[in-house]
Amino acid sequence: MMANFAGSLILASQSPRRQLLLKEAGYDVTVIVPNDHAETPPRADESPRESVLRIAQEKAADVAARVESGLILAGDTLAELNGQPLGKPRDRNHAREILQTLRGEDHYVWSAICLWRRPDNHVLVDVDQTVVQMAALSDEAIEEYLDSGLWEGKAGAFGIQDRTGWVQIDEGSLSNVVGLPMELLSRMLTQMGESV
Ligand SMILES: Cc1cn([C@H]2C[C@H](O)[C@@H](COP(=O)(O)OP(=O)(O)OP(=O)(O)O)O2)c(=O)[nH]c1=O
Repeated sequence: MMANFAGSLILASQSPRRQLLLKEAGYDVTVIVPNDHAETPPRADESPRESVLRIAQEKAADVAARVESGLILAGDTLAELNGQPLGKPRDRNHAREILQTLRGEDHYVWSAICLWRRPDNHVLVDVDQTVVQMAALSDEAIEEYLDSGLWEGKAGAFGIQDRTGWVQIDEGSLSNVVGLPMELLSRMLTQMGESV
C-alpha cells in the first residue's frame, strides 16, 4: 500500500516498529520522541480502548507543544484479556506471568492513533481493534521466548511478528497488532484533508 500523504509526518514515538511500518508504506517520517512523563498509565476507571485513545493524545500533545508547523502522529497499544489491560512487562517474571495468562486465550489488541496538526491544532483520535488468539504455549516454549528477550517493550509481552503461528488473527488488522493500524491511518489522513 502506498502512502496517500504527500508531506512529512512527525512521528511522536520511540517505537522502531511504528517507524518501520510507516517507512515501508512509503511515508516520509521525522521522529520526535515524547517525554516519558507525558504518558500517564491506564487507569482503573477506563477501558483499554479509552486508555489507548487518551495516551495517544497525551503523546501527541507533548510533541505538538514543541512543533511550530507539521502533522504529528502518536500511537498507543494495549492488549486486553477479560476487560483487563495488558501493557508492557516490567521484567522477565512479569512477562512470564502475562504469557501464562494469555496462552490458549482469545484476546484483543487495541491501537489508537492521534493526528495533531500544527499550527491550526486540528486533532483527530481514533482506535482500531484486532481479535487474536494465542496458541496453548507450553512452559518450555514460554521460557525459550523469554530467553530471546523479544518480549521487552511489547504490550502483552509478545510480538506477533516474532514467532510465526503463535498468535492467530481471528479478526482485524495485522499492523494494528504491531502498533500502528495502517488502514485506519490512511482513513484519518483523508478525513483531515491530507490526501493527495
Ligand atoms: C501486541 C503487540 C505489541 N507490539 C508493540 C507495539 C508497541 O511498540 C508496543 C506497545 O507499546 P506502546 O506504549 O504503545 O509504544 P512504545 O512505548 O513502543 O512507543 P511510544 O510510546 O514511544 O510510541 O508493543 C508488537 O510489536 N507486537 C505485538 O504483537
